[in-house]
Amino acid sequence: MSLLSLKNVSQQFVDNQGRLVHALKDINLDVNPGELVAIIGPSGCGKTTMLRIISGLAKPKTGRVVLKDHEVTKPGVHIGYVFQHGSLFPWETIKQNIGSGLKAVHGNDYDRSLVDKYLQLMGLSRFANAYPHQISGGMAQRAALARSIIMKPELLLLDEPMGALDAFTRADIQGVIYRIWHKSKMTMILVTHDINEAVYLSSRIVIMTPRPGRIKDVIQNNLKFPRDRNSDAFFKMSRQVRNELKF
Ligand SMILES: Nc1ncnc2c1ncn2[C@@H]1O[C@H](COP(=O)(O)OP(=O)(O)OP(=O)(O)O)[C@@H](O)[C@H]1O
Repeated sequence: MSLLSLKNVSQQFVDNQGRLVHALKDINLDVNPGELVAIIGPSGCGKTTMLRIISGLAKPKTGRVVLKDHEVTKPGVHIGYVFQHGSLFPWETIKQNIGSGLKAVHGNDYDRSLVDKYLQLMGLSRFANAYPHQISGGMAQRAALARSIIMKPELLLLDEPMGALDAFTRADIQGVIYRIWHKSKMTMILVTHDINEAVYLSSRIVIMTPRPGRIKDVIQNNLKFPRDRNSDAFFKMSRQVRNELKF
């Protein structure tokens, strides 16, 4: 049985010239427990709109989102969300940022040893007392991931978490995501513009097209883990995705 279902989800906006924008049209998608689904498509095809609806941050114009038999109507601890720029609280240290979700749920008595464990897991122990502006973009994304994962959400939404990083840091964070996913089997949805990233991390790749935002195809990605970016099979899968995206 699927963990998450999107049933006939559509979303519309009115742009600043008064025109109707069909950001999403008739989206149907099932995500199974333990899957890492990548969503890829050109700018404006509705990827972020879809994640916002899945998370409960936005309501669809029509259709519904069901997580484990419950309709999602508002944000909650079952669904984690990591944004492109991490969105750490600038006034909190890295340690406080990572513990902020625990504190919100459990109050001041939250388990600080758990925070230490995640600091260690992410290689951030040395920066526990630093503030977000004092660490690199890659470290900030590690902290943002830790802040979400520590809550053990049923579903983790990743909205281009590597989009603002250089190629080396990007590959490093992809490795972090792979290891977390592989170890925890947490269900994840990753929005990305990057074919290589989608092929490296995902078990399925959802191809989207814009105006209106629709699912064009869903590609099963059965390459063996850990994946070798230089293998013929990796190139072949990347080519298939590129052909579907027509660029
Ligand atoms: N609040 C809003 N008001 C008006 N139009 C919006 C709003 N949010 C999104 N849109 C429009 O809906 C469409 C889909 O936007 P969305 O941000 O979901 O696309 P995207 O695929 O995530 O794009 P990108 O890859 O550039 O982040 C775009 O045409 C966008 O301009």
